[in-house]
Amino acid sequence: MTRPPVDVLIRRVDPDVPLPAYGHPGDAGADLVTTEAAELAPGERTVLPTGVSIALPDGYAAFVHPRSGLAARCGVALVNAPGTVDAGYRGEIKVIVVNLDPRETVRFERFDRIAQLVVQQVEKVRFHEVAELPGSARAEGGFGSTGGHAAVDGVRGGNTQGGNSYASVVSDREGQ
Ligand SMILES: O=c1ccn([C@H]2C[C@H](O)[C@@H](COP(=O)(O)OP(=O)(O)OP(=O)(O)O)O2)c(=O)[nH]1
Ligand SMILES: [Mg+2]
Repeated sequence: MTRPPVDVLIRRVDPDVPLPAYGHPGDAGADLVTTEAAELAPGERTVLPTGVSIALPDGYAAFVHPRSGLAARCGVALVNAPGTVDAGYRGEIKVIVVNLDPRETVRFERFDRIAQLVVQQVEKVRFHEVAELPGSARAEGGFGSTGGHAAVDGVRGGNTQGGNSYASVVSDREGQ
């Protein structure tokens, strides 16, 4: 069953900007464009304006996600991915892009699609402080406690034990 779309008020900060649009009917993200051209050297980041501001219904948030094509082709990432747009935010939506390609400069033209906006319902919680939390199967295990992550040798990882700084993935594979 298809649910009806949620109505979101939108204002053009730039009168010529195309409104965020879904590429296909079932897409989760509506593409956002930059209203400013920009050039990013390798490693450089900048904040790009999208030319729109929105008013989300209470209980919703919008998340600024990267576009996979830009990431795969050009190494463009969002520094704060996913960026969080609060329901009460009325300012222009901005996108914090970084060029992670080690060699190539990336150029954005005005109205290039640079990110996608995913609108979601979000829960508001009340925090209840306790001295002890209830037990669970995972308990305090995290950060790779289940093993078998990166499938490459010699890739720098977070394991700095034993004097090296390489991901210790070999031991994960030995038992397989
Ligand atoms: O990618 C993003 C992330 C955030 N915002 C806007 C909307 C959001 O509601 C506001 C604040 O974002 P956030 O809470 O992530 O930043 P902060 O550093 O905590 O700022 P603040 O102190 O204003 O909450 O900035 C964007 O336009 N783009
Ligand atoms: Mg904040």
